[in-house]
Amino acid sequence: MATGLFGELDDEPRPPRRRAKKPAAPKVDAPPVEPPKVVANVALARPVRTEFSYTIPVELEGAVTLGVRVRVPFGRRTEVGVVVAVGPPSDKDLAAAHKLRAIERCLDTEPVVDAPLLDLTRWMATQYGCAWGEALGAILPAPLKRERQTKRIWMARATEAATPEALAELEEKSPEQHRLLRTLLGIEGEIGLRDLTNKLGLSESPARTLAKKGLVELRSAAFEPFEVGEQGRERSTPPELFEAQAWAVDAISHCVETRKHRSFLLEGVTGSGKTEVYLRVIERALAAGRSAIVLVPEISLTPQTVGWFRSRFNDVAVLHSRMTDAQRLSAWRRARHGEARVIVGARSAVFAPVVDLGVIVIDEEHEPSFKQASTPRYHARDVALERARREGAVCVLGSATPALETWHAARTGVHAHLSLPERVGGRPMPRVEIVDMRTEPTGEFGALFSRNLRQHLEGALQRGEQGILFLNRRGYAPVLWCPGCRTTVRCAQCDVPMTWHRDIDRLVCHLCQNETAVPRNCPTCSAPGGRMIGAGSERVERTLRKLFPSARVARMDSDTMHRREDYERTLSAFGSGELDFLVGTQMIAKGLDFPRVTVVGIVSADTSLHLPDFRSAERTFQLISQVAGRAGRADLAGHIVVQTENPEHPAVRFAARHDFTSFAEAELVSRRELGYPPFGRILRAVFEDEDGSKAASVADSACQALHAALDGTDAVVLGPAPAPMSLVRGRYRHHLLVKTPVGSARFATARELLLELAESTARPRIGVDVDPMGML
Ligand SMILES: Nc1ncnc2c1ncn2[C@@H]1O[C@H](COP(=O)(O)OP(=O)(O)OP(=O)(O)O)[C@@H](O)[C@H]1O
Ligand SMILES: [Zn+2]
Ligand SMILES: [Zn+2]
Repeated sequence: MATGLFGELDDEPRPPRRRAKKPAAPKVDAPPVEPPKVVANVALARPVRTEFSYTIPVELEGAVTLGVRVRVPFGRRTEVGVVVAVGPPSDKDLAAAHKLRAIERCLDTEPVVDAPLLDLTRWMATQYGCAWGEALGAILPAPLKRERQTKRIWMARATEAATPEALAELEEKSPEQHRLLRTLLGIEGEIGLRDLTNKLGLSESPARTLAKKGLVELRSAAFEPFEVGEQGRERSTPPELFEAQAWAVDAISHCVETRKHRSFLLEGVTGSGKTEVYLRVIERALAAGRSAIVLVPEISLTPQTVGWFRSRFNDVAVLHSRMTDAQRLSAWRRARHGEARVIVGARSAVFAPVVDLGVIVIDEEHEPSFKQASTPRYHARDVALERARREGAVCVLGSATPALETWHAARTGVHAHLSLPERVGGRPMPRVEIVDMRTEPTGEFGALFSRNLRQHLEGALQRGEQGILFLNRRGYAPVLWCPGCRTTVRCAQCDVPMTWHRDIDRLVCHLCQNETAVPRNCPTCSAPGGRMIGAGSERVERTLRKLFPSARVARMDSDTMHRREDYERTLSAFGSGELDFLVGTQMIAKGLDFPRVTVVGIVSADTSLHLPDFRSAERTFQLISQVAGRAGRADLAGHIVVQTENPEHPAVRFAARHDFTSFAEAELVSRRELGYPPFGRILRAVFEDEDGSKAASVADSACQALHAALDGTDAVVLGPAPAPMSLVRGRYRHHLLVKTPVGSARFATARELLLELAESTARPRIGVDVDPMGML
């Protein structure tokens, strides 16, 4: 059976699961009589930046074409890869002609990747420093990559035998089973097993064991019971456009209709009607016979969002990470055959193989989640711009708070700059009040709820309006601190304090999801009297319930929202007025459009302000603006209360005034001084190993090599240093940065040096991130 990322479709009958007999010795193919006239270059999903040459047996001539998947021998095994070139052998091939091996099988009758997408993946491989096969791996739907095509998914639920006693018994013996079962007990009904284990950072084996013990029931289901955007199918009549909208729609559609490649920044304050602009542009693209891709952050891929598209267009396909393989494959095929002309999805939908791409829209283009955190570490915005350029399409980047890279590009003419400066219907932007928490009396509720915030919440409750409370941190208290030895309780595997989750009364590590019981005495000095310091969403919820016992409150964070249904149910309850207040993490920061929300409290604006990342001010500005944008969207005026200990910080001050331009201008001045994006480019390498000194010493020699290659040039090497997250899951992490001006040839020099080092080093593991979005 073939292995490797590209696997094979198993629509074909599969042999019984028995290990094939190993050949006695590695088989060397007999040398061909004469050198081949034609060879195929095959990209394999291995972390080596090279493709492999194979001869094409007579019976496969004609079948082996660009973009088809083939099975090839590799070492002692076989692998599945994609044919990326067919042509005369290179000199290198000829020199080793007797060693060339033949393609074993061709898996497709038509290419799975067409020529433009093939080219795009090659561009990605160069741009982000990965193997071509790895880039191809990012664009093919999972079923085309996996060895086995899982058409069914497992649903899990706790059985009646899962009593509190049974749970308690697991606590000591098997923490993983305990964690899984406890979570299941907190879920009404069943949940997709893969979603759950992914979230808890577990393999499937604890679930299997629990099933054997009869504590968990696993049921194989054909489809996930819930499909995004099934609601909202009824047609809606489009509203009359406002002038600024109409202007934007015309400018963009004109390019789509005349097949002129162009990119646009659509900068529009929250509630200014950007979505309506996208819808009209897509309508005109469809009328011109072209297709559209809309990218939204995964978290905003809600039925409400998808519904807007489904209510206007017939042929919408949705792509998101929680679909079953079969659903993804079907959406992908519908796109490829021109049956779906509008694709709405998260990051990877940028690769949807639509017919005649006319426009790619990226909503909330500033969102960091558009950058993939694992290989290939691509940024969907950059890929979208590149793809649009190659395919003669238009790219629309929409945001109320554009990434500074995007905004700067628009200012310098790279993107056309369109703006929607006002809310729909001339509604005022909500009033933002900054509360200095350092001067707020700390009473019973003071540390979390200022007097001002309490008043507004009270008012809203009395008037039958609604409120949203945001805190970008889950759990009850982020730190358990011992006054005796002045230490905090930290995860054994990671260098971070553990968070107290009061609902389950356990300490949880937010990096590795490990949990422990809350120690009675300090693990370091054995003194009693540890203090729970700080606040997370759980604490906000509990305090809010104490403050307003009559209020109907729900909390939305990843601890309470296990399934998409949970999320949908809570949002729809909020929408229909069954709830007064919603407390949540970034899960509630985006896209929610509820007319009765008149108060929004940002419990602490400081959580992202002091992260060791040059983008921390930008992130804070974005978060405040996004959350603030949830209020006063209809006829009722909105109040925003921003609580902070840094009231003078520019990100806070400018966000309070809804003044993105001034913020961006000020921030760009410092970015220019420091040579950070958009004026400079950054390369980051992370060295990870269980042996900290090994990670440190290789990081050190990498730095020396970089200095040797770059000293006296315009490139700056920073580090090595322990990464801000210096220990994760038992691996020590060191990092270094290279900074060059945009356009410097040294960027490629440094990238190449680091990639070669990464390829030739087994330990430590070296991850090279081009244009990183995170510095932790
Ligand atoms: N031309 C219009 N006439 C009347 N209502 C409109 C018009 N355009 C948009 N709206 C309505 O205004 C509200 C806000 O629009 P929309 O959600 O598109 O704003 P947005 O800029 O995408 O906001 P956000 O960035 O906060 O998500 C929506 O309820 C939408 O239906
Ligand atoms: Zn102590
Ligand atoms: Zn941990």
